[in-house]
Amino acid sequence: MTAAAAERTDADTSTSYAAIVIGAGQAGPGVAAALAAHGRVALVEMERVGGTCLNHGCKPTKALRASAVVAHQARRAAEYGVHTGEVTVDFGFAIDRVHKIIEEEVDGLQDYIEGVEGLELVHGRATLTTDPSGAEHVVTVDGRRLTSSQVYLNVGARASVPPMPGLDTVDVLTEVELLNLTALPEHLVVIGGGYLGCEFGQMFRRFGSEVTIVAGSGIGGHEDPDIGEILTRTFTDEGIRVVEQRTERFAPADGGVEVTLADGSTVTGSHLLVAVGRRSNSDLLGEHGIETDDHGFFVTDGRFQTSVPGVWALGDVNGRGAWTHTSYQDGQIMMEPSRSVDGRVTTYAMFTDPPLGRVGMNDAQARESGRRVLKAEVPMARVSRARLESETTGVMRILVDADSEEVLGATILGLQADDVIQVVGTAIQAGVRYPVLRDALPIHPTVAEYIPSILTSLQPLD
Ligand SMILES: Cc1cc2nc3c(=O)[nH]c(=O)nc-3n(C[C@H](O)[C@H](O)[C@H](O)COP(=O)(O)OP(=O)(O)OC[C@H]3O[C@@H](n4cnc5c(N)ncnc54)[C@H](O)[C@@H]3O)c2cc1C
Ligand SMILES: NC(=O)c1ccc[n+]([C@@H]2O[C@H](COP(=O)([O-])OP(=O)(O)OC[C@H]3O[C@@H](n4cnc5c(N)ncnc54)[C@H](O)[C@@H]3O)[C@@H](O)[C@H]2O)c1
Repeated sequence: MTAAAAERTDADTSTSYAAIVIGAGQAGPGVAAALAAHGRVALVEMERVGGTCLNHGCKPTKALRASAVVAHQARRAAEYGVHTGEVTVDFGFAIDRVHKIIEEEVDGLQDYIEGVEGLELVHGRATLTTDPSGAEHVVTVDGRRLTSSQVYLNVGARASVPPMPGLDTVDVLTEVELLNLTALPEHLVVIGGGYLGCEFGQMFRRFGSEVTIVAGSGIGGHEDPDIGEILTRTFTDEGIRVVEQRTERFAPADGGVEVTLADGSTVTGSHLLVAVGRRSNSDLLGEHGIETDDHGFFVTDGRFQTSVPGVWALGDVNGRGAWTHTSYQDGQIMMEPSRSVDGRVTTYAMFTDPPLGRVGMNDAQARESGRRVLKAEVPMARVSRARLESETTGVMRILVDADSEEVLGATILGLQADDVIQVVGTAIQAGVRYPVLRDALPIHPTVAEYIPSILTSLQPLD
């Protein structure tokens, strides 16, 4: 085909839309559906709808975690006077269960999107050429040319596999490949002691794999040091080997991999999971001409406006959150002109067992804030509900401002912490002062009843 003919074909297939949304992740579908009420909208997705969360993130991992928790509880059954016999895990069955749940959810989302009037789902990888004036941005998908004055980017992030010596000589798993295994790894070596490393490491150990976690900055390195220590002890008690070292190099070994660590020692395993953070997908859009930070995340204002008029960035790719709930909420804020993301109080959980729930400041951040901070805490071993359920690992901790009475943050590691933390998160978001929380009537016996209860014993943060 001559260049002129190719140009004519492009022009023939050019379609103008009221808005184009790139990425059917956590914000994209809702935003696209809302916009479709006002004009024709294209939603471009290069993989399956539902993005990371649905296809290889939160949902499959939490479905798989359910099997790991049951296996663990079954092994502990005798502690509760329940006798089960030998506990074995059928990993193939567990992973099939996960895939079945996910297939249903993907189909449900796809049906929903296809049922929205005025919304066209376009399959393929989009590249974007922005118009600095904002008049006509061009999105190209498989040779098709889509144009609009409004483009919403919900393109997310992917596993970062930084160049490390020898890594290209071995088989590397990210969460995508790990969730597609059909047989249990004999020895899973996990690089990274963050959310992914901890959640997967504990699960696979409970399924029966030997597991080594190589945690460069320790387990849960971003949290208060005692949280990392409790989790490390929990993992070690379950038979996981935790090595607080950075990796030096990788090499093939016995059909698996040998990892040499900074101190010269080696770890050899059958499978290697690299879980050392995520990188922005902004590069997949080509030469888009939009300002990004040093890590490729789009720079936005509180209404998600990028440096180019008529282009907005939502979800992980704007660097304002790295969770499904932050991305989903970005979409909600986008569709309500009076709202802004500035001042959002980020709440999150790490779904280890026991889980970690976090909101606002931790001890180190509170010290750095220069405020006069009061702290209250209780070990889970003193929380009656935890004692009744023999789930006494962990701690509950709340920080408040002694002068303004603001609630500054909370760290809860323990039974149901992923839910209980939201009591504090909601209070902070609502601007509730701590005496109001302290005087609330709690339900007994629950874990959350200790939120009012510990607030009666605040002490200066040392
Ligand atoms: C293993 C794992 C477990 C996790 N667990 C949790 C959890 O328990 N709770 C939690 O809140 N978060 C969790 N997360 C994080 C969560 O999955 C992400 O924060 C969330 O999915 C981000 O949503 P998003 O909408 O920004 O992007 P995504 O969900 O990643 O969606 C982006 C979409 O854009 C598409 N796309 C990208 N580029 C293009 C292009 N050029 N053209 C067309 N389409 C494109 C992608 O295919 C994708 O579908 C987890 C992540 C992982 C990896
Ligand atoms: N429960 C959840 O919400 C959940 C669960 C899983 C993932 N996620 C999302 O996925 C993102 C990525 O998670 P992650 O665990 O990959 O990243 P992370 O940033 O949480 O942890 C990566 C860890 O790897 C360590 N590391 C880096 N290079 C290393 C090396 N060469 N040797 C040894 N250790 C090394 C770092 O010190 C760090 O502790 C998170 O930011 C989160 O948004 C969320």
